Amino acid sequence: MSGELSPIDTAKFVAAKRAVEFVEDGMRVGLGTGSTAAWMVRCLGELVREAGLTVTGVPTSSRTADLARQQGIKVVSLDEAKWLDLTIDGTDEFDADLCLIKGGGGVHLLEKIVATASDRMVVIADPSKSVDQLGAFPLPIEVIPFGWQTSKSLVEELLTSMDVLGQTTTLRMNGDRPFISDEGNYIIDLHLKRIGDPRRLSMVLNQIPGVVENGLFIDICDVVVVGHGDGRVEVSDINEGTFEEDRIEFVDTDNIFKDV
Ligand SMILES: O=C[C@H](O)[C@H](O)[C@H](O)COP(=O)(O)O
Repeated sequence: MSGELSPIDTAKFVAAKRAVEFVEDGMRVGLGTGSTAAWMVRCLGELVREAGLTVTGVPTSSRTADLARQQGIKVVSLDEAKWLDLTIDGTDEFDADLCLIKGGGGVHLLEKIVATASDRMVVIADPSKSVDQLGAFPLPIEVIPFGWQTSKSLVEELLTSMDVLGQTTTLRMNGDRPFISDEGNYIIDLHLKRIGDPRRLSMVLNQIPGVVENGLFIDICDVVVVGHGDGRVEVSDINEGTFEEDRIEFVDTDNIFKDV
């Protein structure tokens, strides 16, 4: 293993390295956002440059689009690609049913659109993302700026009848201004501590008109790849009911930091 990476970065790197093995020549691939997904974009870029893999990437954020282009990956919009073979993305939490909380970086709306338009979603994670029950990580909801305080109040009222442990809500800030998503919306974080029924919560949150999308991914993720700091990788496929253990023996980070 490389001596240069911290255990957490090694975990993210080996998960990403294993996940790009799902990518086949000619595939249209959804590219997630976040620190773990960034490793995946670099690993994919290495395959494109060094192994001649042909892929078309659909990025889920401007950040990922910039990184993908820098890595030599062809980038198109979702409407140009129309449908994707595979999406690989990180997560903030996942449970045993492969339900997720995403949106820690404020990008869950585009990530959910892209993952839903894919035959398969592979999530890459370090072990800290695995939870028995979702909710310790704040659940983001993207809201339209118009009337956002009213939408926030409606969400708070709704939470009183939900199976959750906490009910605090906060507007996500960027310094002294509201954080603005790539789509020009605000993010409200729901500090729920424990979500008893993620499926129901996801459905009812999206019924509030000012809520564009929430960060719960239910029945969207097919495979989770968990990397460890010692190079071990675990691959769980919820549809096949399979669990495999693997190991990435050698981490060569020189190639993946090359720009084209
Ligand atoms: O909005 C951000 C995305 O949902 C990320 O995939 C998620 O927050 C995980 O990010 P990271 O890999 O940096 O922990």
